[in-house]
Parts: sequence; C-alpha cells; structure tokens
Amino acid sequence: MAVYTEVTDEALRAFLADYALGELIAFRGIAEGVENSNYALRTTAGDFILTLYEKRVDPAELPWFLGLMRHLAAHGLACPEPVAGRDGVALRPLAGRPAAVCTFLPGVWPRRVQVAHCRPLGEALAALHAAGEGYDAVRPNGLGPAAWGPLLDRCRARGDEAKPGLVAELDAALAAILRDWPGGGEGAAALPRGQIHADLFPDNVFFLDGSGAPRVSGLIDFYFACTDLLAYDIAVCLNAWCFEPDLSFNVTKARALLAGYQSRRALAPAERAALPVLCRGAALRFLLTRLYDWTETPPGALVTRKDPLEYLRRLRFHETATGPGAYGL
Ligand SMILES: Nc1ncnc2c1ncn2[C@@H]1O[C@H](COP(=O)(O)OP(=O)(O)O)[C@@H](O)[C@H]1O
Ligand SMILES: N[C@@H](CCOP(=O)(O)O)C(=O)O
Repeated sequence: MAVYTEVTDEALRAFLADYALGELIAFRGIAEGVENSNYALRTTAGDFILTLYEKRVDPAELPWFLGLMRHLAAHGLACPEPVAGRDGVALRPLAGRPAAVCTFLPGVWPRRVQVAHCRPLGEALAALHAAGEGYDAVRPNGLGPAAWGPLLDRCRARGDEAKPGLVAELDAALAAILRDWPGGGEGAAALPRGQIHADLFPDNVFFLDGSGAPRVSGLIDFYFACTDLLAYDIAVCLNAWCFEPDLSFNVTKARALLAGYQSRRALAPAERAALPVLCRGAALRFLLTRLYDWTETPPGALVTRKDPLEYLRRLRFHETATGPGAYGL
C-alpha cells in the first residue's frame, strides 16, 4: 500500500490549474510502492504519474532527483520526466506534501524474472550510466559503506529477533567488506564513478513483451539514486535479479546481465575483481534497511515489511565467491 496522503478531487483540480495538461479525466491511487504516495492521472493531454513525497524523502534533495530524471530523459533514457507547470516549476505543494507530475511509462515489471529479462536489464543499466554523464551535481550515497556501521548499530538491540546470532554475523561481514572495499586501502584502484540508480530491483524496471523477447520500456523510482561506483549498481542488480525464489544463485542470469551491460560498457579489470565485495556490500545494504524496518515498523503500519533474511542468504553466497568467475565472468 503506498497512498499515505489522500488527495481530494477538488485539491487535485486546483493543483492541475498550474499546468498546461488539459482537463482531468480520472485519477486513482496506486497501491504498489513503499516510499511515496503515487497516483495515476489521466487528462485530456494523456497519462501521467503524480507523486507526493513522504517523510523519508528530504525535500531539499528533490531538485537533484528531478534534475537527474530530466537529464536522463533528455539523453535518451526511458524514465519518468518531470512535467513543469506554466511557471516552469516542477515541484509544488499538494495536500501538505511536495508533489510532482511525471510522464507515464508503459510496460509492466516482471513478477517472475526470466533469463530473457537479464540481458536487456544489463543493457538498460549501462544506458543509464552513459546517460548520467554530464549531470555534474554530486549526491553522496546516503546508504553507502559509511552508513552501514551506524545502521547496524541501530539494529543492534533487536536485530537478533530476526535470527539468533545475526548481529554478530553482520558485524564480522561488515568488517570484512570495509577492509576489502575498493578505494578503501592503500594503492587500491579507483573504480569508475557516476550517477547510479542504486535500487534497480525488478519492480523498478518495466518491460514490454514482444513474442517472448522482453524489451525494457522504462526505469522508474530514482529516489535512491546517487553518485557512486558504477559497478556497485551492477552488484545491486546481481543481488536483486539473479537469485531464484529458493535463493540459489542463477549464474546464467548473471552471465546474461553482465553480457548485456558489457555490450555497452566493458568493465575494467579492477571492477571485475571487485565484484564479489561489491555484491557483499549490496547484499548487506538491503539486509540492513530491511532489518531496520523489520524491527522498527509498528504492527498495523501500512508498509509491507520485506524479509531481511533473504539478503543474509545472498550475502553468504557472495562470501563464498573468490573472484568474478563466480558471476560467470
Ligand atoms: N512513470 C511511471 N509510469 C508508470 N507507472 C509508474 C510510474 N512511476 C510509478 N509508477 C507506478 O507506481 C508504482 C510505485 O512507484 P515507485 O516509484 O516504485 O514508488 P515508491 O518510491 O513509493 O517505491 C510502480 O510500481 C508503478 O506501478
Ligand atoms: N528495493 C528495496 C526496497 C525499496 O523499495 P522501492 O519500492 O522503493 O523499490 C528492497 O527490496 O529492500
């Protein structure tokens, strides 16, 4: 459920008066999503998505996110494009929250990821990284390695409720990740950096399925995007797309994802070598945010909690990886 803020018909019509989007025909709340309230809008000018930004999004960062989406769309990436009002401004208040209208993307996200999704996903990720070039404003990754220790500390008191011994296991995993993290040690190779999505899970990638050959129709949800290692984005995708429902790793999916990515940008040797630790870090990042939500979400809250232990299984797999060969490279 992700309609935290209700919008009345009257308030929406007044809001839309500031846009050249024609007459409102219909609008409905979208149940999917976690962070913000989303509405599908239909006006005489077409279909749009209205997002009301909720408490976990810092309003001061919204211009960076909207600017990134505008830049990516202008450079050929299929992603939501903020629609400016008649005054040229894309962000304005609605029902007490900052809100923006974006273009609607066709397609559906894959409920069951197939190998056939993974190559186009890799291509789309590389296209995102290329399109991000030239967007020079930096947004540090607020959920990068420096945040994991403090996040684990916030889970310390109750983390073992998810699994006895979990906090001690994560302490050891984090220490090893920070020790091995690229750029952390003396003489470590600097990996290519740029604008990354940082949350490119299947529910953020839309496909159109033409006769069994799915093609990406758009990428959404840029509200964790930041400036970080490009290969870290690949590690997020390897975690989110290449494990089966029984949590076994599917190297065929990984190979397809990496082949798709490398058809547009070849990985540097240092990026290949860093894949295991980047994957460990990405697994830990989602484990920790899920664990925090697991222990801190009050009973009866609107948000569906996601299982942190799915990411413990992934982390343990990556801990067995001795090199990029584990990912089919
Ligand atoms: N530009 C868009 N075009 C089409 N559907 C969208 C668009 N943006 C969001 N949606 C719909 O809204 C849902 C939730 O969006 P999302 O950005 O993932 O929300 P949240 O940030 O709250 O997790 C998506 O699963 C999709 O159905
Ligand atoms: N992808 C994250 C949760 C963030 O949800 P989103 O709807 O904003 O993509 C996870 O699975 O833990």
